[in-house]
Amino acid sequence: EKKPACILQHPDGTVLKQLQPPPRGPREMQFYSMVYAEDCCDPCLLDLQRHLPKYFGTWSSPESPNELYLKLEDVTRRFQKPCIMDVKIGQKSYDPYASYEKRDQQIKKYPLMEEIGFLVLGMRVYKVNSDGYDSYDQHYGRGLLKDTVKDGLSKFFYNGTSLRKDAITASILKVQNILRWFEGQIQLTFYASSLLFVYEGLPPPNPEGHIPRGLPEKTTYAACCEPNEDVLEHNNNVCVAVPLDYSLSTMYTMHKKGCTRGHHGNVTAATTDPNPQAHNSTWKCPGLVSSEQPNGNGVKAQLEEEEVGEGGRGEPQPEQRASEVEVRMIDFAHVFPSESQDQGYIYGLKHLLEVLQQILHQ
Ligand SMILES: Nc1ncnc2c1ncn2[C@@H]1O[C@H](COP(=O)(O)OP(=O)(O)OP(=O)(O)O)[C@@H](O)[C@H]1O
Ligand SMILES: O=P(O)(O)O[C@@H]1[C@H](O)[C@H](O)[C@@H](OP(=O)(O)O)[C@H](OP(=O)(O)O)[C@H]1O
Repeated sequence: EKKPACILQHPDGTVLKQLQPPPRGPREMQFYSMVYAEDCCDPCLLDLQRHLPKYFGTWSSPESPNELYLKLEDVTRRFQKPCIMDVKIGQKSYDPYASYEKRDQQIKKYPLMEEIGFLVLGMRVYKVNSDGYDSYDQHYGRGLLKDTVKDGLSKFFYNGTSLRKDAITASILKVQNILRWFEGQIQLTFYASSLLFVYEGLPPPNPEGHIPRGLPEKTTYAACCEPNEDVLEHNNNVCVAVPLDYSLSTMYTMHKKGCTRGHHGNVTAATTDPNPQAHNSTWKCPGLVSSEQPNGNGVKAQLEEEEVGEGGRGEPQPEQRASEVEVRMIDFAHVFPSESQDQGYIYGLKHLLEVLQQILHQ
């Protein structure tokens, strides 16, 4: 049985995702290596990069050099009060190589996957009045039916006072871009992969520039996590990572199933196979097999500041609003080469877009 992956937060603005046991972990690593290969010149894959977290190669700690992690951009990093939703996309959450038992397990988990095309795995919603979060786990998502999925999903955009139509509009724009990518490619198929939605829960400052009373101006977390090239380039083996606060699906299982933090915040994790082997599926992109070193220096990339539309105080311009939301594809343990459009994923995206439009116009 699959053990939960540990997602750890590194102070340099990245997260570390522990490689899952084969074939899942190596397959996900292969996927990221292919999309971010330095010599990759496939426009389709280059275009895909903007819908994924940035990838900084693999990482391992000096104490456990065989335990590999994927070093990824922390998509929640630039937000002060991140509202986060993880939605599994597609009509099938098992891949074509799944055993009968596995298919059965997945279908039983959410029989409506085929009809609805997506499943809410978790949500974390900031409430302005209480300055706290409401959390919804995967059982909440599995309880959503055809006629309740709209209301179920709309809770992600309700801050206790108002419906965040700005965040819905921005999310729609981003999902449309992802849909366009899928409609233009026939080389990859995604099963059990997710979209991670993030928007800023903190209300914008009023025109005078005052943050509403009772709310912090900036968390210390954000202040200590400015991009640090030094850490990225030279100091990869100093792991002061901590479990990701915002991980929707892994936190409780981590405690349950034995991912532990050692002293000085160093991380030891119990679930990685020491000898990950690549799944024998063949990929089309040349230069796929990565030349990464397990110390995280294999892929050099810069943490760039995204535009956050904060050029001035007050309301951002409409075109800036889309940049205030993140919608990224994550979780690639079941990505396979293909020769046709990914109809299951496209179906899910289109239905998700329909539901978002309905929430916006209700
Ligand atoms: N790049 C990222 N930035 C921020 N948060 C992330 C990132 N990747 C993953 N997470 C958080 O970690 C959670 C789990 O990630 P992911 O789905 O990749 O791991 P997993 O163990 O395969 O999960 P699952 O048990 O759902 O299959 C996500 O729901 C999200 O909250
Ligand atoms: O969330 P739960 O209830 O723990 O259920 C797990 C969840 O559906 C995972 O997505 C799945 O892994 P994949 O997405 O990789 O298939 C895993 O399959 P597994 O039991 O085969 O590990 C399930 O156990």
